Amino acid sequence: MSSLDFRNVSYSVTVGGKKNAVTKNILTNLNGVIQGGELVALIGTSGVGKTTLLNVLAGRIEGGNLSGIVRFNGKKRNKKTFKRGVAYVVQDDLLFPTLTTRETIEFAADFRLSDKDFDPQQKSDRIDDVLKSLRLAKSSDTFIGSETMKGLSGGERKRVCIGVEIVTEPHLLLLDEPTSGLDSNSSEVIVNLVKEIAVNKNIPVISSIHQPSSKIFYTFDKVILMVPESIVYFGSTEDVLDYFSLMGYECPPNENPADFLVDVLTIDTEDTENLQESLARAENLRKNWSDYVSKNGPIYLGNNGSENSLVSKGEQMELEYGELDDSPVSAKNSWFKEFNTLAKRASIRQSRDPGTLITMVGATVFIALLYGFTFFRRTKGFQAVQGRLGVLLLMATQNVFPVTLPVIPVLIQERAIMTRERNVGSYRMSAFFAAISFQFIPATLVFNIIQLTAVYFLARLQTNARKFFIYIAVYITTMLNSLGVAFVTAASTSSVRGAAVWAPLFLTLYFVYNGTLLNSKAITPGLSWIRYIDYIYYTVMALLQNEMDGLVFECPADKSIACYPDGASVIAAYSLDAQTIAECIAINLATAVGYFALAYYIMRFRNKPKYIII
Ligand SMILES: Nc1ncnc2c1ncn2[C@@H]1O[C@H](COP(=O)(O)OP(=O)(O)OP(=O)(O)O)[C@@H](O)[C@H]1O
Repeated sequence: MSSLDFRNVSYSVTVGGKKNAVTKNILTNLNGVIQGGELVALIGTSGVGKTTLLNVLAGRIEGGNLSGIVRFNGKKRNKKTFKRGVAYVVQDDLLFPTLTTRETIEFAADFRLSDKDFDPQQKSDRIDDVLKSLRLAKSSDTFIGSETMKGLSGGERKRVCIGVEIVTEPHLLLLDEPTSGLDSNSSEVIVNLVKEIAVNKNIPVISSIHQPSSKIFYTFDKVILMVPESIVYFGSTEDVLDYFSLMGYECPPNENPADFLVDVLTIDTEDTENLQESLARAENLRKNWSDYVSKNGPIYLGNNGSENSLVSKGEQMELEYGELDDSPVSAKNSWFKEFNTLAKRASIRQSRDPGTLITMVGATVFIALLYGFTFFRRTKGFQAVQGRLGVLLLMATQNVFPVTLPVIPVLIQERAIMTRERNVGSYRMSAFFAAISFQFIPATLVFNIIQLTAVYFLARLQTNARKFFIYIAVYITTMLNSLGVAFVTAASTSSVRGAAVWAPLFLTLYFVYNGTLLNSKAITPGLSWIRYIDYIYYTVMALLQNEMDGLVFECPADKSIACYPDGASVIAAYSLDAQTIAECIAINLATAVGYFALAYYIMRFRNKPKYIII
């Protein structure tokens, strides 16, 4: 039988600036023990520290000062392996809307059950078991769905979140408010299913829960009641009203016990008089519980020694530790298996999103025709400079904003799910990064090359194979940089709205310094360095040199009208001759590699939660 116990667990964080930093205690001296097969409710008003306690037990607390001991099966948890053996269902449902129930659980199994340990039949049997045990077999082919896409109900979606976590048959299951937002019927279904998991798999299960009905409340074997920072009761749900009645808090006959208990635990911050009273009550509850624990151990044993208790009253509690240790539930898959599974999942999702595909085809055709026919008329005079410059600059824009902006929200969503999956050791970051690069680069390349080719011939740029391929090559470097900017932005922020503001601002800055709007010799001193990191500047320089080379223009007889006699004088006038075409391509390739490397670094190291395990 597996067990989880925690002793003297305290957690605090430092808040405020450097000058007025104060320590905020979130958990103080918590004790408890949960045996396999037990379902424990974690109840308390908002902000008392329920999620923080679950994070501590899951080994997912980040930063701050954590002390005490948490043991799994009597042993200190192993930072590397524990995460693969624990299932933690967090509050947010982080699932892909366009996958079906079965696919979602299948991919979780593919990531987390090694091919070495499970053959395809065993894996498929395991998935069937999970679907059956969570009563999801009937909706196994239904899409997960979202606010904008019809799919599973809220309760079913939550059950899929549980399924994704338990497909590995974990040694411990933690759930943070799995019933929030659900009606009482769906909540009941979830709690009953979770109880079945606890009993059938014989694992400890702890779930925070918000105002459960009486029926749901008594489905739990034990309950942990919390006021800010502290546990004030941990024991059988059957005994909890007795414990409170001994302290003088009597539950009225027909009142829901959970509502009554939450009322007793609530600190009323709205009313000054009630605030003092509720603070004093919380203090009294803390003191009573602390006295109890120091005399009898961390679990209330009931008035006469409850049947649910571990040992008879009076004896110091000793745990019987089982044979399980916290070794991972399955070995890791190979890098290629991880990459293949991620790429397969991405391609299924892309194929289910015809709207995006149609938009991309429509935009490609529209831009190709618009720019192609707008710049179709080719004069021999020097006005031809303006037209060529215009079309090249507009196509540069096409390889910047429309490449970067649509990718950012998709990547931000991918990253959120990646964090959940990497928390349980589903795959390596390098496999994820390779898969998302593979997901975006080829598709963007295909559409842009079609568009560039159409515009090249419709706008009648120089008919020369070498020049055409240079034109395509330069724009490919532009597109790679733009995707790199999207990757860095998505790696650095989880706010889609923030990214929608910052990314265009950043790209506009690059655009301003492209060399045609402002001559590089006329840039405000101190700002000229910007163009050295500006891939649009090198794009425009390479493209203009490529297109202007060998052109001769007819200048008007009227000498008062400024005129460029040939392409070379255009390049000289714009001061776009600092680098050769080859150098521009090389610089752009180097900056693109730099952006991708930076995005990888941020995702791999900066975003990696630094969990503290005690
Ligand atoms: N890293 C942190 N820095 C500052 N304050 C924090 C941090 N983590 C948690 N807190 C604070 O600690 C308290 C407990 O937070 P926690 O999320 O654990 O509460 P909760 O009981 O789960 O609340 P809810 O039911 O609303 O989810 C809150 O006041 C929260 O703002």
